[in-house]
Amino acid sequence: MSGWQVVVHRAPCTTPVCSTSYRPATLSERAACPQQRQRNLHSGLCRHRGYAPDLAGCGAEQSSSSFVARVSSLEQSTSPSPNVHAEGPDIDPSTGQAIPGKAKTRFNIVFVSSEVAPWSKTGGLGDVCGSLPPALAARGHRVMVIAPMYKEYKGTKALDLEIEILGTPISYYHLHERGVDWLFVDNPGCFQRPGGLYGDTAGTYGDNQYRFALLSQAALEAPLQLQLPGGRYGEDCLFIANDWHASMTAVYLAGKYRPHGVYSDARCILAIHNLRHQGVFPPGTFKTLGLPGNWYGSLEWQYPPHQRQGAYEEEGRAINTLKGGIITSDRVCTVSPGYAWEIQTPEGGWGLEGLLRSRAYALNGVLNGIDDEEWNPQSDPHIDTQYNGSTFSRGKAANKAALQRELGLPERPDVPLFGFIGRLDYQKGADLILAAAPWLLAQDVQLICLGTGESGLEGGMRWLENTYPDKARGWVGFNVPMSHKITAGCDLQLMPSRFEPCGLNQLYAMRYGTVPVAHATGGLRDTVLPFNPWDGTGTGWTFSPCTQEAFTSALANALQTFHAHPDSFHALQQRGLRRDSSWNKAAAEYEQIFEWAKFDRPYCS
Ligand SMILES: Nc1ncnc2c1ncn2[C@@H]1O[C@H](COP(=O)(O)OP(=O)(O)O[C@H]2O[C@H](CO)[C@@H](O)[C@H](O)[C@H]2O)[C@@H](O)[C@H]1O
Repeated sequence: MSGWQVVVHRAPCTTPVCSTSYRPATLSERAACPQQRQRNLHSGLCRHRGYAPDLAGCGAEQSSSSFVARVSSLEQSTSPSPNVHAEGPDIDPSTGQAIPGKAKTRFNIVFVSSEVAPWSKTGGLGDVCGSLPPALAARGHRVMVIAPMYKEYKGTKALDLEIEILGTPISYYHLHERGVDWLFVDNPGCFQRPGGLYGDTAGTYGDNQYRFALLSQAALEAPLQLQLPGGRYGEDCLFIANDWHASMTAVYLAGKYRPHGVYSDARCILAIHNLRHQGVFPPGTFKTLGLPGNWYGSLEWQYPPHQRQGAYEEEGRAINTLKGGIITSDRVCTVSPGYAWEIQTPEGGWGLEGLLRSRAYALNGVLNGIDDEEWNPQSDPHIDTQYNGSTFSRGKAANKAALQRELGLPERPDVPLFGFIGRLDYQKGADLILAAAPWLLAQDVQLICLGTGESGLEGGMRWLENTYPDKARGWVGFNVPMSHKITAGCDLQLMPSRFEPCGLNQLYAMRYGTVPVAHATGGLRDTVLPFNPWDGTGTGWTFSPCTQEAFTSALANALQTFHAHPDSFHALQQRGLRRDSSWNKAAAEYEQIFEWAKFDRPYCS
């Protein structure tokens, strides 16, 4: 592959000079250093490679005469950088230890995502980008989230800046809430459309590659250019680029900014929520991305003959946006340890397993948490009766009855009520539920499905409801209040996903005392502990392999326990309810990854 350069990963420097506390050297310090002038090698781990002892704290100095003209405004800035390192870490002076719940080292973090709840959401990506940033902010980091402005969002304020990116003007809208700077990139032609986020009834939008390249570059300009209430974020940032839509953030950082000495101290972490979607486009589209020509190789992807499905691939050649993110980001992380392992195998790698294996040393899996405010049975405004551990039985029964009533099912407390919420596609295994329906609904059970997606499976939902009118409902659509009601009202939650990077619905279900029945894959295997009747452990039923027989067998076990061992079933519910799914643990793990990312030299420069 030509046109891109990979800096070979090196083990951390262990010389004594590096063992004291260091901060990144400022640009003026670097310019003043004779070694820098001679060798321009200033991006390493010890003092003479761009680090300086952290005596005075890292502050204002963000000036250099070597910047490209486009960011000259940054050079001239005399106001102190808002870099939160200046405040120092939250250390308890009496113990010398980090204060619990607070970060040891604080970072300027910039999330880049195509969706962010509650403003835009088609699935779990929106949930995570709407809830992890506030958790990190609460730990002391300065956090910005950048997403497209798909429509006008109430409460946001237009910032006084319009810049041109990829030949089109963009502007930013801002809102500071829950400790986070939420920024929305506006370009009416690109993002504000009558259809959905990624497409409409005619299919996916033809210019999605351009739309999200625009988002990625707008994200890189934001810390440099936006004067926010706390000041500019400046160059010392950690970008978290989520999925293929934001992968160009890593490519632009390496190909357009670092070569000019901009963002030398910044790092980019690629967060993979779903490897199946890679952002694949025809090779000819490269010229619309505004990258130097010799960077074509960073995005080029050659499909082997048996994988050439896209009509646009000329002899199997394509641009693969996610691949570009994998090879240019400083680290890669995904949303569960199980999935981090699976994506390195031919079964779970969707063709990228070799590349991911080559970056195994920089690849981590961190289990998602959940938004404790939105998904809390004690305060959920969508459900009929709020409840907690001690009012569980009464609350659960009331929500079950309300759900049955609302959907016109017989109001029976004794019947096991199964639920399913999710995209109707290959991943989520809704077809397995439809195939199991004749057996399952021959028992005395009720089933409620909520989902939208492939038209064949949407038809299957209608078939389900028409065939079993007194036992099943198949709601085709995206309805957040109904998803809460199903989570609170059902006894059991079905998750026969063929693969599942993490999965949020099982976490929500357990939080509401609803017992998951899940395929043991990815994050489902990491979070749903199989029920063991002998020692009274576990939080649900898991099955493997992902076959009709294994799924049916797990359902039979669940039914048997529900009917014959109500105490065991109740204990299962309680264990799920007590499981800690908050973001705090995950946030601390992310911080470790941030530290590793900052400690290493940029991977690609
Ligand atoms: N019809 C409908 N109506 C209302 N709400 C609906 C809905 N269909 C889905 N939802 C909601 O959308 C979210 C889906 O979460 P998942 O974890 O299943 O995510 P998804 O597969 O999209 O995301 C990817 O990213 C997430 C986040 O990292 C990973 O957990 C996951 O494994 C990976 O595939 C949940 O909040 C769910 O309630």
